[in-house]
Amino acid sequence: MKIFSASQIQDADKSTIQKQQISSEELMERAATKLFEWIHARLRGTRVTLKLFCGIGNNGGDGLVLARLLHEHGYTIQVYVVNFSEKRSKDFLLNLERLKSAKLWPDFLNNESELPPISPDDIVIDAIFGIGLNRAPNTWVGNLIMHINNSRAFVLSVDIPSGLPTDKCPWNPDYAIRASYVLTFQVPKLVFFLPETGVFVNQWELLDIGLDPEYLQTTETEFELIGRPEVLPLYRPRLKFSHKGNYGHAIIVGGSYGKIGAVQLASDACLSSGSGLVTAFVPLCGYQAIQTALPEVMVLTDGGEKIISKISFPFEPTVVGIGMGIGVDKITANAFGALLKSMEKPMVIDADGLNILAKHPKMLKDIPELSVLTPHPKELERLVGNWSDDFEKLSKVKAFSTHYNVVVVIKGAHTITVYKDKGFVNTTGNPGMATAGSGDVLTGMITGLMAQGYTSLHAAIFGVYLHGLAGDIGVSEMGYEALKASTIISNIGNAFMELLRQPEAEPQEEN
Ligand SMILES: NC(=O)C1=CN([C@@H]2O[C@H](COP(=O)(O)OP(=O)(O)OC[C@H]3O[C@@H](n4cnc5c(N)ncnc54)[C@H](OP(=O)(O)O)[C@@H]3O)[C@@H](O)[C@H]2O)[C@H](O)CC1
Ligand SMILES: [K+]
Repeated sequence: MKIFSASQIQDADKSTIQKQQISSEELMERAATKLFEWIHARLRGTRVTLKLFCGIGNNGGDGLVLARLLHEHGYTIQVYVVNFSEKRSKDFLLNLERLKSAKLWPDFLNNESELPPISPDDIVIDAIFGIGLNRAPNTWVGNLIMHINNSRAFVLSVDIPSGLPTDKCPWNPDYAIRASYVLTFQVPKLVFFLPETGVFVNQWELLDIGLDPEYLQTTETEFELIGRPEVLPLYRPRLKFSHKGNYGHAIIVGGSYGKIGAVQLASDACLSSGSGLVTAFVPLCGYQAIQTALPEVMVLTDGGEKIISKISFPFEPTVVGIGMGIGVDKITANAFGALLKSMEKPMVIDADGLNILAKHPKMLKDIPELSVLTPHPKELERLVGNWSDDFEKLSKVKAFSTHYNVVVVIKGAHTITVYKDKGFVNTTGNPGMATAGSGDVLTGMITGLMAQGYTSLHAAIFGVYLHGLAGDIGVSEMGYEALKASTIISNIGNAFMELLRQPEAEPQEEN
């Protein structure tokens, strides 16, 4: 699903009004009716007080229409107009008049007003600012936002939490609503998924308001949300008359004394993701451990006892995944650098492989094109330098990806795969996966997919999604804390099956 910027949504708005020959006021009515239906389906007339805080633009206008509909259906409501500007929108004014005609008199709040009482039992509807926010809220509006955040009431934000801009980090994080739930119109917003801004959104849901489908389909976006519908077409089915040679031979290179488990996890994940053959390349000390733990995996050893000192293969692998547990010793770094120079096919580089690159930036130019790099935030910082906020981080990664022609997987709650100017935001995964070895499993999975012929970008997007799904299945069986990297591996098969599961048929009515 595409993630549109604020200005693109405004264009979609205009295109809808023009093509569907409706007025902006009708579009507002449509949007607010969707809000109302969502709320009414859940509250079903429950006796609870809804306090609607409405700005003076179209987000506030949505709030006013919602207030009228709630009132017409017998809900107890209190409407506050947050009078932050004289420039009231046309549709706000129209709906203010309609509210008054329905004998509903909002309280007008300004910089001299006392903060209105909000009980933890109230439901707050936050319609102060929408996607039109373009500067920091001033102090009294900020204080009102903090008051709502401190109220412990359930806060339902219309379109986007007020004070949170659509395409950047908030100027003042205290002046942004921390929404319990966001009902957002038509398309998800990027800020819902970034570590710094996602904290303002506990849960979100899309409301389809029928924006111009042609505009939405034909407009290119910088970011895409990756769910099942996006991943399913990437799947490469296995053929009946195929054999293991059709699915590639991957080599997993890594490990050092005390860190052989990382290679074991990656190799296991690589095989479980469908690679035809997997060979682990480890220092001598890792030979027995891997041979014992993974009978299906072949093992090649380096001359070094405890660390990798020279990397060479007696055959040409389909793909190499490298870096987990490998350490950053100078000898290993030299071996790694020599391998980079000799490789032409895309590789997968993780963990200490990335740390070696950060320590020896001259090696960056030798990374084979279309390789996949899988840094966690600290490794990423070592690689691209620090950033002032999540948006700067994204633009630095895009520049890095473009410059070296590599795919970068920014690991996090919503892992983002970046290739050149485009980012793919993952939707699976959970906090239980923040555990030792989880990254080694991901590297193994991406390598395993590339071995089978998935392109680097597809392997990264698909692998990240599947890894998260395997973790979600694991958590559903054992909870967050007990989830281990090996649990993720044992659920890779279930994740494939869940992905490929046919949607359940509608129950047939009996005659
Ligand atoms: N296509 C859709 O999805 C639809 C969305 N709708 C709703 O409309 C809002 C967007 O409404 P808009 O009027 O463009 O903007 P806001 O309501 O967010 O803000 C109103 C104006 O406030 C000014 N502004 C911005 N930041 C500040 C600030 N910090 N302090 C004071 N004033 C501020 C700004 O105007 P300026 O000219 O002063 O810059 C804003 O324009 C969307 O979120 C939906 O809720 C439609 O109802 C249906 C279609
Ligand atoms: K809002």
